[in-house]
Amino acid sequence: MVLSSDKLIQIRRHLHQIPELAMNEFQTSDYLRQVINSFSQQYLEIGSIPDLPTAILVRVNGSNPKRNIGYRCDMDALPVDENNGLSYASKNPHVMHACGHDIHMTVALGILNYFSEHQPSDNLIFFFQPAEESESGGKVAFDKDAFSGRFHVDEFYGLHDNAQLPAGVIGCRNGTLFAGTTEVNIIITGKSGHAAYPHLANDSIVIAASFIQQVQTIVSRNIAPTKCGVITFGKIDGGVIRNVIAGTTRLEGTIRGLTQTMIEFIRQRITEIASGLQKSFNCQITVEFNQGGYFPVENNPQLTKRFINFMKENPEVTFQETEPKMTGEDFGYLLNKIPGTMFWLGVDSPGALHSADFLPKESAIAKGIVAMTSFLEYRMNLEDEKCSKM
Ligand SMILES: CC(=O)N[C@@H](CCC[C@H](N)C(=O)O)C(=O)O
Repeated sequence: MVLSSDKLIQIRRHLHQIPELAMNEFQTSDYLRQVINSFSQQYLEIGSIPDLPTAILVRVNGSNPKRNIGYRCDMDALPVDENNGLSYASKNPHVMHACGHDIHMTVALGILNYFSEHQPSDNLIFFFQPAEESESGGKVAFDKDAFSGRFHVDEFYGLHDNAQLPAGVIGCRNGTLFAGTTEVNIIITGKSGHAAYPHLANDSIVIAASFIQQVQTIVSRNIAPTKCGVITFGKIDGGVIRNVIAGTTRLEGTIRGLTQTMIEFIRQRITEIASGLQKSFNCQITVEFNQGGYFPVENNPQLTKRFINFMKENPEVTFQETEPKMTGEDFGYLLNKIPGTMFWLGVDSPGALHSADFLPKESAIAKGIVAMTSFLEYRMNLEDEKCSKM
């Protein structure tokens, strides 16, 4: 049975109420399996990935397969307190689908549902991926050889919702769509002491203040104004009480660049600044970097040109060419290994992604499904060779 728009919205609202953090998407995964099991099983094979228990792979067997086409969606949510007053608000305290992965999953289910009823000519591989916001579920899956054998993927597609685009609009560009990111932790160890005797201590908060100031000059003074780089420290944790000098301060941040070279340059400058401060303040500074799978999302030129042309010419789709964004996505890792295209689905939200008032318009779901099912039908009818990576 093909799912109606109302049923899809009901599914999305259920997913919205059970958001879970990266690698803990157990309720979500159970519910997705329940929905997938309710589809016609004639062409479907459902698989799992060892040691990645919440991941789901579904193969739709094609009638005359020339290639295996992958479609990926992400499943995890964020530690955000929802503030939308919705009747279907999150039931999991302090966790919210504030990045729209509930929309992503519903669109994926809609496409899968369609092809469970209308056998595709190529094989389709659906990947319901845990852990996009952190812990790089896509990379973990790839490194565990998930996309081999029955679930081999020749080319991959995936979408992310976009709060600024009108609901249902498809956005894309050739080249880099999302930045690469790297998580960075700085641990500054000075010496604690009485607030009244600063000369006998080594204040890690003062060193942290200096570090933050200096690091902000990397983008403003070391990077050409025409190039893009971002350094944000979103968390700082130091000290215990007002009248004790803090012996240790920890900073947590994220670095972003549109190329891997830019990310590596920023990493190098952060390391140099930390090493300089270590000497000038006679303290210990540990710098930790973790890129995981958050490579820049680089769309394959050949596949993406075709994707964009199709979307521009399809009367059922409103298409908009977009600029690169400094948000990250671990689909970048999969596109670094397997050619493909990531694109935007407009959801026209008053609140930004990752905010407590993120409120995507549900009318985007049906439009996303129509755009992608019609693209896949068109793509499968092309006789060309498989596209190799680069
Ligand atoms: C779409 C989106 O918001 N993605 C996240 C990806 C997080 C990457 C990693 N945990 C980091 O913080 O560097 C984003 O924050 O852009």
